[in-house]
Amino acid sequence: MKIIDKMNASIKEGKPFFSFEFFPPRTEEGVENLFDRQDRMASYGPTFCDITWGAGGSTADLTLDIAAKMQNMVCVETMMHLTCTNMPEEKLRDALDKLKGYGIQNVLALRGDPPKGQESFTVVEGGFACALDLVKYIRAHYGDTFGICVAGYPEAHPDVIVDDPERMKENYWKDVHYLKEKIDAGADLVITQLFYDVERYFQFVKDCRSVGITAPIIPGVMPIMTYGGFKRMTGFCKTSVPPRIAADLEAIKDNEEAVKAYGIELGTKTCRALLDAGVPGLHLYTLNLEASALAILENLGLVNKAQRPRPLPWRKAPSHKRLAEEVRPIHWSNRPKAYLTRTADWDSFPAGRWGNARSPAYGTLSDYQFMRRHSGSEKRREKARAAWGASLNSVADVVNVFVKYTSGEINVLPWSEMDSLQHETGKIQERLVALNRSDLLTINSQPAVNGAPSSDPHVGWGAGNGYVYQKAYVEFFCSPASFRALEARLACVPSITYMAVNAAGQSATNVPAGAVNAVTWGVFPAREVIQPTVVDPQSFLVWKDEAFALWTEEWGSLYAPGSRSRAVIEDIAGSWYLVSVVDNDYVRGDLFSVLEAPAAAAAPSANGNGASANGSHAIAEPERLAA
Ligand SMILES: Cc1cc2nc3c(=O)[nH]c(=O)nc-3n(C[C@H](O)[C@H](O)[C@H](O)COP(=O)(O)OP(=O)(O)OC[C@H]3O[C@@H](n4cnc5c(N)ncnc54)[C@H](O)[C@@H]3O)c2cc1C
Ligand SMILES: NC(=O)c1ccc[n+]([C@@H]2O[C@H](COP(=O)([O-])OP(=O)(O)OC[C@H]3O[C@@H](n4cnc5c(N)ncnc54)[C@H](O)[C@@H]3O)[C@@H](O)[C@H]2O)c1
Ligand SMILES: C[S@@+](CC[C@H](N)C(=O)[O-])C[C@H]1O[C@@H](n2cnc3c(N)ncnc32)[C@H](O)[C@@H]1O
Repeated sequence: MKIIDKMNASIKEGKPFFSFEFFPPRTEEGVENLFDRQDRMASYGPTFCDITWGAGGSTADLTLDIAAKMQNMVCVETMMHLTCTNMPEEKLRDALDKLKGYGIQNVLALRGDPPKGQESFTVVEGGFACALDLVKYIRAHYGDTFGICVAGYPEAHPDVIVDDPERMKENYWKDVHYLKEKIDAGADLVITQLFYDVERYFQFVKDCRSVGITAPIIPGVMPIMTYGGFKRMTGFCKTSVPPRIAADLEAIKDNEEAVKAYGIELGTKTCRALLDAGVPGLHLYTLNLEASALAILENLGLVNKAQRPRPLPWRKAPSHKRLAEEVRPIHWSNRPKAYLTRTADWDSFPAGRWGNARSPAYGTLSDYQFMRRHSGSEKRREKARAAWGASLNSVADVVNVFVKYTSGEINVLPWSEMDSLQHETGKIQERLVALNRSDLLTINSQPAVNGAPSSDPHVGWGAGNGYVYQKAYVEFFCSPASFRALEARLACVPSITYMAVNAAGQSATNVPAGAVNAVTWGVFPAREVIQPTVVDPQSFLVWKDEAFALWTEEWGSLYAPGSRSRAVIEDIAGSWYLVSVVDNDYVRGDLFSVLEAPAAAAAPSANGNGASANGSHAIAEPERLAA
């Protein structure tokens, strides 16, 4: 969606909006960390996030790549900065074509600064001397495809700031008129350069309105995080600093924590003054850091750490193609990026009912980009080794890792892209720890919920004044012996349905072929029931290859080939079962007590192919879709 349309919707609702700016990190590790940070920050519901374009196109490929992932993996409406100096037309066209292909509809059109080390920029053959040229170009060649934002300078652009008050006044008004030209050429939104004198911003908006600029002028706010950074930035942007702020900072400049706290306090005061004056939203220069920006928004009551907006239990990608998507299988709940990657080529997405979009249409496992989340860079490998053990002697060491994860002692596990367990898990955390202690190694779960308000801070989602429901769910790995014992117990509880499969594909289930089970649903005023999460036998068979591969690709690969540690992992991956269990009685069921019962309770011998004597059968192979 275009940002201007989202903003107008917020304005109509009378709800102030906010957005976050990021820049491309300089190291691979930094890029990985940026996605994690964006993931967390996106959960607070920014209207959009933007990514800068290195001066003179110096980060072009990386910026494009990050923008694509922000839009389609982090699932946040994305705006990419694009500068036009030092950029031949074909490079600009290539960038804009790529954006279109990624489903990104928003560009911040800029002239740009000269690349580092150069005094001035080069006007390339064919034009592009200023942002106005780029705005015209985008509108001429791409029509309405993009929403276009441009930069505005409350104190005038630093290039034209001079000491002579008369000439300064003239330059300032030239800048204001020039901004009007950018809007007249087709830009629909302005974001301002940072400022610390709020009155300057108000005057600028007034002046812009006086020349007929009607587009929203969103204040760009940079929280002060370090004294050095503040001095540098206000120096080269020629930002005026009110004497009171300069004096306050001077007094605490050697105390990093005090500067940060002051930055939050000042940022809060500034933003409050802006909102009180009727500014519709705030744009935050985050400098790729989350604490100060979030603290300011929390002080303003615009975000609430305990209650983040959740239109659905999973975050929907804002791209056109996926707009109809309303249902996902639960198996990838903790690996949404892997799910998005594996379904990136789907033309249609399940909506309402779990439709026809099924395996084997899932993308293959060959894209290991998101597989290598914990074992990609050396730093991540070190972090993973620290959490999962520098070496493993036996299954007991592996069990211990799962116990630590579910009790919150460590926060990484191969089967999760998230940094921690979700709120809802708190309700069943002790039970999960107990399951793991008894060698059922859990990787996914949800508690039963029988009509919690949709505003519930832990399990709520969807529109207001609704009710949400969930069937208890647990997914885990267990040894063949444990599975045999368990299967007998599960068979005694009519409300339970389960599926189990090992890496070789031997399977057992009591679910009728093709039966899809809605395990999460919500009831809202004046709407059909929404059922966003399902257990689907065919998707489960696709997921199992990924789930087993994660043992070896993410965990086993941390250890030397032939080592004892690797053998422990490979043995588990090669022989254990992946089991998915639903208690369909979300009113009175007690799934955990069934699972926790002592293994010796009842264990009829099972035959070698996983099917047991109690009437279960193999999971039907995925339907082949017509090519
Ligand atoms: C929100 C924001 C984000 C930014 N992001 C980036 C980024 O990602 N990458 C990056 O390299 N830089 C970025 N910049 C910096 C920006 O590129 C520089 O400030 C650059 O020097 C000017 O770009 P501009 O688009 O504002 O320029 P322009 O709008 O082209 O204006 C530059 C100056 O030239 C004057 N001017 C230009 N053409 C005319 C004309 N035809 N008639 C009269 N006056 C004219 C303007 O009045 C102004 O003083 C950003 C700036 C802002 C405010
Ligand atoms: N508001 C701005 O004017 C602005 C914003 C972003 C980037 N830029 C410029 O874009 C170019 C590339 O930037 P980058 O993000 O790749 O790396 P960078 O290391 O130059 O900047 C990192 C971050 O610092 C902030 N920043 C940098 N220069 C700024 C400026 N003049 N005003 C306000 N904030 C600024 C931005 O948040 C930026 O993303 C640089 O020339 C930078 O100065 C300007
Ligand atoms: C996204 S949710 C489940 C689906 C969600 N309730 C829905 O309706 O779509 C996945 C849950 O698995 C939990 N989880 C993550 N890792 C786990 C693990 N190793 N064992 C058990 N639960 C885990 C998370 O905390 C999270 O609550």
